[in-house]
Amino acid sequence: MSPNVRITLHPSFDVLAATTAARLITRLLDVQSERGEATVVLTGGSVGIATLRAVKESPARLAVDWSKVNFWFGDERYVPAQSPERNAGQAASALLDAIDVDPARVHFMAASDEVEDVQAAAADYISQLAVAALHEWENDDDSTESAPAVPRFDVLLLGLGPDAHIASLFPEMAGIRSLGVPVVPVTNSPKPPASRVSLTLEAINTAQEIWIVAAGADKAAAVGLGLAGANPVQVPASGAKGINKTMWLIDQDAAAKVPEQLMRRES
Ligand SMILES: O=C(O)[C@H](O)[C@@H](O)[C@H](O)[C@H](O)COP(=O)(O)O
Repeated sequence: MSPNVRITLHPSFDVLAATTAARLITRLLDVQSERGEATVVLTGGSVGIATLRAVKESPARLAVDWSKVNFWFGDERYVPAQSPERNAGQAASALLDAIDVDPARVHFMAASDEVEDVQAAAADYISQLAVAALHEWENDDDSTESAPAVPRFDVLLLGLGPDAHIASLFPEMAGIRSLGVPVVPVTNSPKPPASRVSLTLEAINTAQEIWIVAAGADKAAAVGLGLAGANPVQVPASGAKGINKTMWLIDQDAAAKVPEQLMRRES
């Protein structure tokens, strides 16, 4: 396993969410002290949203200057804006509505009642990302010769499906195979709803740190395969590799198929 991949085991779902929230607050603080701002990519799913709720409940949240945090989404369900299925709405009620965010720094993927079709929603996010990346590039002294497709992601959260999907990239489907684009429309998601918008693996892997969060026995096989270095087309989670670090933050039920020698315990 590559040196910058770390697996941390937690005794329960709640401890996993609370610890991931504490990690996130600390990471955002550290990045803000270095760079003045920080960027996190949020995920849908039970652990991702529970983590945001745990941030809201943590007194330490008050240490973060939320007005200098940029929020993006790894994927979104292409449903009406007010649908309870929207990751954006779940993130807003779990955390975003309770902290002093700068609305200009919160980047939602378009809803089905905001744009013509899911392809337009994907195109809209590609341009949102490009605008942010260009702004960063213009303000960065040692920038590369041209602006990248996506801005800097300091922490990118990913939930994990039982089939080892991440974001809305599912095994063997077009999304996980996509190259050369940062965002794809999904029209046949095996996880309802069928229509979604997702970052691609290429975009995900531009993140400084990727944190894969998973809980429950139904995720054990996906965790085991993801860590075994399987082909990302069959096991999308195995393709997630942060530039500096990839963390697998899991509870003990999801760890059932992880070799003991790979484990680091937060007990
Ligand atoms: O929008 C989504 O559905 C998510 O982004 C998806 O990738 C999710 O994170 C996993 O399916 C895990 O979800 P659970 O933790 O609820 O199983």
